[in-house]
Amino acid sequence: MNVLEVTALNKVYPGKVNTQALTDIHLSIEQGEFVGIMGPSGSGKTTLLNMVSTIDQPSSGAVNIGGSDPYLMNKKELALFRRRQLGFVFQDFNLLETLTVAENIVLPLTLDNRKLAEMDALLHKVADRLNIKDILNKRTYEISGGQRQRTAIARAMITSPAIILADEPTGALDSNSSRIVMESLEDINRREGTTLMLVTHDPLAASYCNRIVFIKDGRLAAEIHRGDNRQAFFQKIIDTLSFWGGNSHELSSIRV
Ligand SMILES: Nc1ncnc2c1ncn2[C@@H]1O[C@H](COP(=O)(O)OP(=O)(O)OP(=O)(O)O)[C@@H](O)[C@H]1O
Repeated sequence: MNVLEVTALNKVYPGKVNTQALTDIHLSIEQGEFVGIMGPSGSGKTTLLNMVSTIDQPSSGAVNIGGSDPYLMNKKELALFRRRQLGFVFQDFNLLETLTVAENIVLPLTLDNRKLAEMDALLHKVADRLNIKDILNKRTYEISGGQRQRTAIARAMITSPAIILADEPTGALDSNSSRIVMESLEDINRREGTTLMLVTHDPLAASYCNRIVFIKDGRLAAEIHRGDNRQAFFQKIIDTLSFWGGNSHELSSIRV
């Protein structure tokens, strides 16, 4: 079953000179897939993520998530849809500093007026999965970047959304924390069947995905699949980036 279907999507940013950011994008993501979006700077990755996450509107074409078209919803329906069906993970975590780790994680459930006992059970389940049980009572400024991102992932998955959308989730992390965060995403994908779409510049982060879609000048340019061997996939990502453009030249000596 497809969780996400993007059909004939175009996005033009109007201005003195119009910018055609996306042209005729067709993309399907199946339930349980972990898909990476890569491409050179300015190729349209964030624009695509913004269309899927309903942050911005397509100029033409359709987006369907879990059988619904978010662009046909009114404001109230869309707010509910985003809270229940979409999970968000950002480069800069977007956690509230005045709240504890636990309070940040249950925030989407609090907004949905869920029962305390139910929230508590779900909190402990996701905290256990992301290995952050020991820091639940800490404030977000008392924990490391990697722990912050795992908190953000716990918050994104606590509603069991149709899809989690991650924008450069390792962009603010050192290589060790990046690895732990990507292993966490891989783990929730494998064990919980969570569907994930991730935009990244980082070939190492991308090597945890099952499939990578490359965008160039607003068009889909290539697609590669992981198979069993992550090291081999990493090399394939580097090769594809150097063919289609990207920052592979800086990263070819990185250890996987
Ligand atoms: N709000 C906007 N108004 C006008 N043009 C925009 C806007 N946002 C993006 N663009 C343009 O659309 C194109 C795609 O931009 P986008 O941010 O999607 O690329 P990207 O692949 O995410 O880049 P990066 O890797 O640098 O984040 C670029 O030419 C960019 O300048």
